[in-house]
Amino acid sequence: MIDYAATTVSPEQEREFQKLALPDGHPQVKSGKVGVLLVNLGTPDGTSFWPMRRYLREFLSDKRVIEWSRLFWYPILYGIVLNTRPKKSGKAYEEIWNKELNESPLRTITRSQSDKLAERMGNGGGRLQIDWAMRYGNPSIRSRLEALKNDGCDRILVFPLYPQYSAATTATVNDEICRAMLEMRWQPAIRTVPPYHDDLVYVTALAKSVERHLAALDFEPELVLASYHGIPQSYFKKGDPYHCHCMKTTRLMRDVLGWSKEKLRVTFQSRFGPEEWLQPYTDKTVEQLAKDGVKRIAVMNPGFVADCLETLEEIAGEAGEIFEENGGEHFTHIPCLNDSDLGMDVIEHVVRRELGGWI
Ligand SMILES: C=CC1=C(C)c2cc3[nH]c(cc4nc(cc5[nH]c(cc1n2)c(C)c5CCC(=O)O)C(CCC(=O)O)=C4C)c(C)c3C=C
Ligand SMILES: [Fe+2]
Ligand SMILES: [Fe+2]
Repeated sequence: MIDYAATTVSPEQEREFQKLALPDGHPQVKSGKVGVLLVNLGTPDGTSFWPMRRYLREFLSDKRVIEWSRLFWYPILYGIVLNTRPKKSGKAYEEIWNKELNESPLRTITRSQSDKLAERMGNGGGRLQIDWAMRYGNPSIRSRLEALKNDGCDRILVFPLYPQYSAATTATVNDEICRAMLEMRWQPAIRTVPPYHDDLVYVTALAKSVERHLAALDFEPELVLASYHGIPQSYFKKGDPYHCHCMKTTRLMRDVLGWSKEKLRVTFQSRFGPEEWLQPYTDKTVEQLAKDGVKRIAVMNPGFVADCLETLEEIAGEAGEIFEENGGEHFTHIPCLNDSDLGMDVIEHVVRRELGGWI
């Protein structure tokens, strides 16, 4: 019996009332479910010219990614970049493409993270649904948000899978959610996951992944680089907290590992265009270390939750070659957390925390 006159609500009363408040099955009113949408950056549908061009066009037209005035940028984008870059990037993607599933590793891993999270969380008695999307390319945020809503999710937790906040990544996911919501008559309630660059579970998972990888190879590097995707210096100067978040993640990792600043160093990779980006640059650092006589290094990518073009081709491939061409002897890339148990522990931990009160 529910005591409606009671001045405080006990958990038992709350549970009893929830039974009464179950969705009533009216065909127009599907509701009562909670959705979780994992979102990563994006991916082309194929490595040939047109899929690459479509992907790069969507990505590089985003004002959060390229902040130059459209009047200045569009002639360069349409006149030069979209004519040359699709071929160059397509070749790079070909080297890492998942041929079996005909998709990029980022898509394979993000889907697997979503599947494994669903397994770990269960379906909450039919009340919880886990899904995934890409900010650029497919499956789009818009399509998956709509699908969750149509399946009866009236509360949706959107998880931009970036540990460190940047306007070029986290904010652009949130922008896209807002744009999709603008077109909805009946909007679900939305929560977005904040950056988790200083989360204990995340930082210790990274540290353990380093220790396990090195132990498995029986390899002791002279130093390890924590290589983060860069952003233009100008974004940092305008107040983007990304650089500070990267520094904090690394400082905390050093603490967990008991390593010095010299043993775990920060670098920034993947610059694009003529501007100055955050420094020190990963490729230049790797080259200089080899020239200075360092023989053994490892590189990790703490800012990427899934291995992708930027980690597999640019670091495991290119950076390794640069190191060895300049006199280095042993180079190893430490894989991202991906869908490993450690990686899933982080995703599950953050999702459970942010769902607080919803399930
Ligand atoms: C000015 C351009 C770019 C900014 C700013 C930028 C920031 C940024 N990107 C990531 C994560 C990823 N980027 C990836 C690929 C990629 N990034 C850019 C440009 C900028 N990124 C380009 C042009 C590309 C495409 C590839 C290429 O043509 O070289 C990826 C990999 C996607 C994949 O499918 O593998 C990720 C992930 C972060 C975290 C970030 C800022 C913090
Ligand atoms: Fe990028
Ligand atoms: Fe790159």
